[in-house]
Amino acid sequence: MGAAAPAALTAMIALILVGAVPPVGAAWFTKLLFDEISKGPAADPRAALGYAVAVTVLLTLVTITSRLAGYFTAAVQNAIAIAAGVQLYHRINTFLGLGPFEQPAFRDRLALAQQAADQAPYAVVMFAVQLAQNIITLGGFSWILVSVWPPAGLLLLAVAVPELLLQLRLSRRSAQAAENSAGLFRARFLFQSLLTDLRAAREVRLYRLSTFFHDRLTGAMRTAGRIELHAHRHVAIVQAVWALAAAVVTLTVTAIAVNAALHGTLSLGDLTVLLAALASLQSGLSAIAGQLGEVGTAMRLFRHYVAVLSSPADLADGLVPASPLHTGIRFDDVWFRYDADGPWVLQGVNLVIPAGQAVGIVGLNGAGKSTLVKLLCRFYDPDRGRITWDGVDLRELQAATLRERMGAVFQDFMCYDLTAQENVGIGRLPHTPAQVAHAAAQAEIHDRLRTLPHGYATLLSRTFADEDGQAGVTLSGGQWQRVALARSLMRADADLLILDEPSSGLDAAAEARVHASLARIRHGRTGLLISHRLATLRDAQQIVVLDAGRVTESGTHDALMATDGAYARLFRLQAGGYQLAVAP
Ligand SMILES: Nc1ncnc2c1ncn2[C@@H]1O[C@H](COP(=O)(O)OP(=O)(O)OP(=O)(O)O)[C@@H](O)[C@H]1O
Repeated sequence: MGAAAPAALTAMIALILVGAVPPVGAAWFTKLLFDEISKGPAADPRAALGYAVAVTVLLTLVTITSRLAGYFTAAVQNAIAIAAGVQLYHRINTFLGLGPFEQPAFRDRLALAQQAADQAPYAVVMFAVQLAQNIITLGGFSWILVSVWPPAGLLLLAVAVPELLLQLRLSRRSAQAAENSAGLFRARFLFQSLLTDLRAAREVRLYRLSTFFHDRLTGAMRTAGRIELHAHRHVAIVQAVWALAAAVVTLTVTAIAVNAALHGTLSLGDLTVLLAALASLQSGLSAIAGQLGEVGTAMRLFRHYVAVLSSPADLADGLVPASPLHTGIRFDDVWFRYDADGPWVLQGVNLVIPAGQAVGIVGLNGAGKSTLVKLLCRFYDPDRGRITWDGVDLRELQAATLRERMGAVFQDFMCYDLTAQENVGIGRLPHTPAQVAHAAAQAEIHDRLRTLPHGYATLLSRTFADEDGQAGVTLSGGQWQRVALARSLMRADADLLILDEPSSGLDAAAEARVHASLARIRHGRTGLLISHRLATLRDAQQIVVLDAGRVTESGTHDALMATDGAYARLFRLQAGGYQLAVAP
């Protein structure tokens, strides 16, 4: 909670407590007013006027305090919701690896936790407000009611207690409905984003997918709606039946009170205050019961929030800070699969990446190249075997310090809806404009970014507006790739540079220049390069061929060509293709 939250909480409580007294006072002065008026000609006009003024002042006070309390209640809810969100996203950020993000059950739980973080603070605060306010008001009215006709209190309790218990039961149903439709809600957001996302818009239009996705969207919404409505219907029916029971109590008390007034046992004022007390008690109790139902649902969903916050670490962080790479990285008989019952993606990989050398990885689609990189970044741990950094198992190293020593361009790199400066600069925070310009120049994108409408301050987005209200600019695929490369080069002092298909989108001339530049940058640094364009790996000190998760060949380009294995065949195929392409 922010610094202002305790003050808002104090103001809220004070206003609620202060605001709870006037309704009882107003009812009491109304009784006095009616009693005075019913005296007929003997009535004291000054006293009657005084009572009327008191009623008006007290009711005005109720309005003013409730408006101010409304503001402070919103401030408190806001502060709690932000604090809950901060905790949740902090926990999400502390997952070291990618595993939790790939588990549908966890994603459902996360969606429910997000929902709870938004709703629970509201429900809990409102419940506390209702309870605090009504305890005073209802206490006052109960006292009036019981003092006028004691059995009324017992009758009210007979209705109120089961109603509260019932609401708690119903809240379980509502929470279950939310849990059952969590996956559908996520599907709904998926299809909503597919129908509105700029990147998806091309295929959606070309393949005329709008109806297809629209049907999926409405299908998910209808099914989720049915589940929720079913729970609501149940709640509504039970509540309606209960309202009937409450009405019987009200009618009984009213009839008895009216009868007593007709026989002169109750004054007109007594009757007025009794009816007002009855109405207030009923609406107050029903409000508390309603809020109890909501708070019950919210608290049940809040279990998911607590579960996310207290969920065990996906990967245990190591204690040893990663030191600069001196000898190299080793994969020792590394076995890995994404799911316990899934196929092995890496099957006994042995690999050495000596410090200061460049190792190229080659292999067909799905051979496991990117998986190898993800394990090296410690996004997952091997199921068997180990990966070492200067002889120390990655699991023993502090993941943050290990990752600080790496710069990487992933195959599916990110295009952030941020400025050009930020898109490059977030590779190292904080940074100076000069560092950004230098990295961009190395990735051959400086001139393009410099000459954008607002230079490096230009927003690289077509879906958000910049400070002038103008839509930003977007780059071509190859230019984005260079931005991602520049981002990785922000870590100029990184020990290890991982480049997973860094130039697949570049034109031939740019690719040659970027690789020459990369060779310069890499000079003396350790590099892991993955590319389907074998010519770009030619200068690597070692090239490793991966086939279905196994290293099948390794050596220099020349050695592999001499062996005349899979690499040589693939290389000749590609070289032949280029020769054909350039043949007159
Ligand atoms: N997050 C994941 N969850 C489950 N399976 C995955 C995941 N990522 C990759 N795989 C599977 O692991 C295998 C290897 O994928 P990987 O991305 O490592 O291949 P690759 O050699 O980089 O391929 P490409 O040349 O197409 O980029 C594939 O069969 C793929 O389906």
